[in-house]
Amino acid sequence: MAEKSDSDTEIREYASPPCYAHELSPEYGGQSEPEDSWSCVLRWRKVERQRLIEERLAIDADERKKRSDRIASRLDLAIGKVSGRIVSGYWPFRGEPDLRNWAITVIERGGRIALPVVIRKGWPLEFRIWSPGDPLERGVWNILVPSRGPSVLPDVVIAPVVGFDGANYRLGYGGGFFDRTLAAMHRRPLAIGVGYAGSRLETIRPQPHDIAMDAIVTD
Ligand SMILES: Nc1nc2c(c(=O)[nH]1)N(C=O)[C@@H](CNc1ccc(C(=O)N[C@@H](CCC(=O)O)C(=O)O)cc1)CN2
Ligand SMILES: Nc1ncnc2c1ncn2[C@@H]1O[C@H](COP(=O)(O)OP(=O)(O)OP(=O)(O)O)[C@@H](O)[C@H]1O
Repeated sequence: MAEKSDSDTEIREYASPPCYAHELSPEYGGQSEPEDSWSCVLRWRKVERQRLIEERLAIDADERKKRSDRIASRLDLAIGKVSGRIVSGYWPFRGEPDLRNWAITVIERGGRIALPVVIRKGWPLEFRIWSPGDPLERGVWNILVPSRGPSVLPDVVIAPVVGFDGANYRLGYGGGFFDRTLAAMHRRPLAIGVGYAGSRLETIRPQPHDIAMDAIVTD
């Protein structure tokens, strides 16, 4: 279900400060950067992303399926009725929860599924309707996307997270796609982040461009 916080979840985050600028040799002569400057946050996010992705890639296939199924049932509670609604899902990669079977149940219940398409780096995502059997092609970063199909505005956007925090902020792969897309949508969809409970961080160090999810659903 929608979790504002999950006190049972152990937060395994490095205790070291988020910025490594202070580790530069003193002869470097540069000004030391405040720990919340964007360049410090960027560096910290990069390290955290790598750690979190490696951690979830280590989950074996059986366990990943169990966890994905738990996320799927909790998603139903968070979303409610799907009939007549367009739900944007995703084609999983790099150890993301696999919600494709759940997506098929959305269609069986009278909803429609869309998938995000990267049109161009630095641009908002486009969403295209997809049903099982529709042709997919490899898009940017080799992600499978519907080859054709109308561009739509989803009612619900499910955004896979690399990391998340108790304020429902999401850390993604660093492209800024979901933030840009939500910022550009004239009608805000219900935005739900999904991921593993172990991907929780104390804070993602939110920046002005980061848009909090309405809920984060985990296993
Ligand atoms: N399954 C799935 N599909 C999705 C997303 C997602 O998070 N999951 N996206 C959600 O946005 C979009 C794709 N976003 C992506 C953003 C960055 C990278 C990536 O590999 N970036 C490079 C360099 C990043 C940088 O410029 O710093 C890398 O990690 O090597 C991949 C996908 C649309 N489709
Ligand atoms: N609304 C926006 N307008 C312009 N640039 C943006 C916007 N939102 C995010 N960005 C830029 O995108 C870059 C990546 O942002 P961030 O680290 O938050 O990505 P992310 O949320 O992890 O990635 P993603 O959403 O693709 O999974 C940043 O440089 C940020 O300034």
